[in-house]
Amino acid sequence: MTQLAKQLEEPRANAANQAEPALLQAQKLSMLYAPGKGFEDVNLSLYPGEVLAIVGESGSGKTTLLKTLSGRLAPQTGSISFQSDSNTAELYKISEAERRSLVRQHFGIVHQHPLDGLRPRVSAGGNIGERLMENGWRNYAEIRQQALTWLKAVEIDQSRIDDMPLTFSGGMQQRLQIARNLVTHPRLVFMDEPTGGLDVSVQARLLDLIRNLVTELQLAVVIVTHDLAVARLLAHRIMVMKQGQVVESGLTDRVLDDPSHPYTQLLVSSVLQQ
Ligand SMILES: Nc1ncnc2c1ncn2[C@@H]1O[C@H](COP(=O)(O)OP(=O)(O)OP(=O)(O)O)[C@@H](O)[C@H]1O
Repeated sequence: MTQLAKQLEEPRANAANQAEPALLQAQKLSMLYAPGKGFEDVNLSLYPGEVLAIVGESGSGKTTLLKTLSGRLAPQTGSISFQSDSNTAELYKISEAERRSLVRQHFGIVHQHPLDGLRPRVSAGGNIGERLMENGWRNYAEIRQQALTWLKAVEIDQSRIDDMPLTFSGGMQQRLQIARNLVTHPRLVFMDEPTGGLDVSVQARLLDLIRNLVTELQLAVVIVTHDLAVARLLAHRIMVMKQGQVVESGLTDRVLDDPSHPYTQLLVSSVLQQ
């Protein structure tokens, strides 16, 4: 049995806390570059500790939706509200400076290509520490200590703290990007194909790490993936997109074991045939 197959046999750990108010709520959200290119009429609620996977074929609008949900691309219509502490902020009604500050404080964004989310000319420790400084940390010794702690948490040898990310393997770069994002304890993390482009064994290790961190830190996550095995492993709920439309959504096991939309049935059966 492969490592990934073994992981798939283990239950997803943390349960979403739907007794609390939704962390993120999107209503009637649309952003189309051209007809069928982007996404249309998306509604979703994400609760603390919940992992939502957005799946669908290439070009179905997953990344565009993730960018909008994470405060980086204004929608043409609709609204997104984010609940932070006791405040609710409408993501695209506040000023750009307020939105940037909210994103910096409360969101993590993990890009598919790690170098898109890292500063290549800054050391590994600097990449982690920079996020703390952006959030007001000033004590160098404490920042370095946090960097060491997080290198260990993402299974990077602490002796690499002063090395540049370009000297790391792809898997290590991705783990460093995750550390840079989680060091500030965001409530919500957006991930775009975080295991894409990595070898299968590196993928399995990274998925295991992500799953453990999500559970330990009770993170809410929106993850874009075209890989149903990744969605099965990590997500409580799945949203299936086709040509910019959400064609089906629901609990992961229900959607994957008993898909109701023909497109989801096709996706699931094509994986089974591989
Ligand atoms: N900046 C842009 N300007 C114009 N069209 C765009 C832009 N970004 C994306 N698109 C188009 O919008 C559609 C949706 O793209 P998007 O990247 O959201 O899809 P995706 O589901 O994430 O695909 P993939 O899995 O290949 O990354 C595609 O047809 C894409 O070519």
